[in-house]
Amino acid sequence: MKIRQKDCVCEVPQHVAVLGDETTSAAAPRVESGPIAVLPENHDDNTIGGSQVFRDAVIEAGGDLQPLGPDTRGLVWLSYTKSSELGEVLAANPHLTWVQLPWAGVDAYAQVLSELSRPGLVFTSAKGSYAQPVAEHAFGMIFALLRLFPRRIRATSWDAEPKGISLFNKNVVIIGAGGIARELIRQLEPFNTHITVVRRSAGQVPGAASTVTTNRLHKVLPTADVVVVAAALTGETTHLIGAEELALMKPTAVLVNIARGPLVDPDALVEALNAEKIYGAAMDVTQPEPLPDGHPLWTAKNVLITPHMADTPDMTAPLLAERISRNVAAFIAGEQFTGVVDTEAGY
Ligand SMILES: NC(=O)C1=CN([C@@H]2O[C@H](COP(=O)(O)OP(=O)(O)OC[C@H]3O[C@@H](n4cnc5c(N)ncnc54)[C@H](O)[C@@H]3O)[C@@H](O)[C@H]2O)C=CC1
Ligand SMILES: O=C(O)C(=O)CO
Repeated sequence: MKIRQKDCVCEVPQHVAVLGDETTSAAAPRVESGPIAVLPENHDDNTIGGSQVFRDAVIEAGGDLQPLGPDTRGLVWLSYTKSSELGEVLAANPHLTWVQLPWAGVDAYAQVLSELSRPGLVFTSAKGSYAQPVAEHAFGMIFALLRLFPRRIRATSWDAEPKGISLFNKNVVIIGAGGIARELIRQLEPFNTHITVVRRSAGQVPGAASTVTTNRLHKVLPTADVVVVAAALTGETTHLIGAEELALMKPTAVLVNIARGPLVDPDALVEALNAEKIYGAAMDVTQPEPLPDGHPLWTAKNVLITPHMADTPDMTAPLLAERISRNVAAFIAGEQFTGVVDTEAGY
């Protein structure tokens, strides 16, 4: 389907992603439509806007977009880092009714969201869009840790006493109930695992044996063989996994973080790994990020660190393109958006 409007031409894909119920908000508001600006057009850290797939599949913006015209109602914000610039654009354009953000996690824009959100302005993100590649990365990390791959990759001699743990039939605790968590549940299915989801709001997640709210985290951690952190970073989730939580985990349990670094207290993690309080940990995200050379986490026991590569730019470009094109179509048709950000909850 091709949709044309004064300032935009959009390809709307036939394929519709499977999304978690917190990703597609049934109560997503409708807003006043109008021309859409795509900004910033020439920033140097943007790999999405410059990619051909994005240009072909989503938007050809026409006209002079900056400064935004008084009719402009929609804004597709492509910069991952320039949140203060976004704040300036929003403050200067009180007529905007919809802003699409490029990331699944919106913690980088927390200040803008709390200070500049107002009735009639909807923010949408890429939440849920990157679920498939990120869950796949988490899946690989689980196996690597249980099979002690980080140790074997560094080894230079044969081990006469092979060790390792099978994932089959194990208890998996997933913190977060969004797109990534739901996709991971799907990918874990052949392994007959018993999955407990820990989430902020009540409600059973399909495929999980049980779903609990975050105040039950301490009850479920001692049961886990695998803990996967897949929740948004907010004031409530900062250092959700600290010394106390790591102490509650079994010495044979592994921890995987593919969400945001600050959900796990790095000092407590280094201590728990080196004291063998847990079996291993894999971090795709760290605090600080990038993790500096020489940081003690690099040399902790059975640790696997990947440089925020669960979804590479090549993987995210078509997925973001799809999210944007769906929301552009919804905006133009006055229909419900996908991935509406709850600005109070912070995700
Ligand atoms: N490593 C990477 O490359 C990537 C990391 N991410 C991170 O992963 C996070 C999750 O991504 P999606 O599932 O797509 O987002 P999502 O927005 O669909 O899910 C976020 C989930 O966080 C959970 N949550 C929020 N507050 C919580 C609390 N207090 N206790 C327990 N759970 C809580 C909610 O259950 C919610 O479903 C993102 O917010 C982002 O920070 C996302 C994509 C790629
Ligand atoms: O979309 C996000 O939140 C990411 O971290 C992408 O890597």
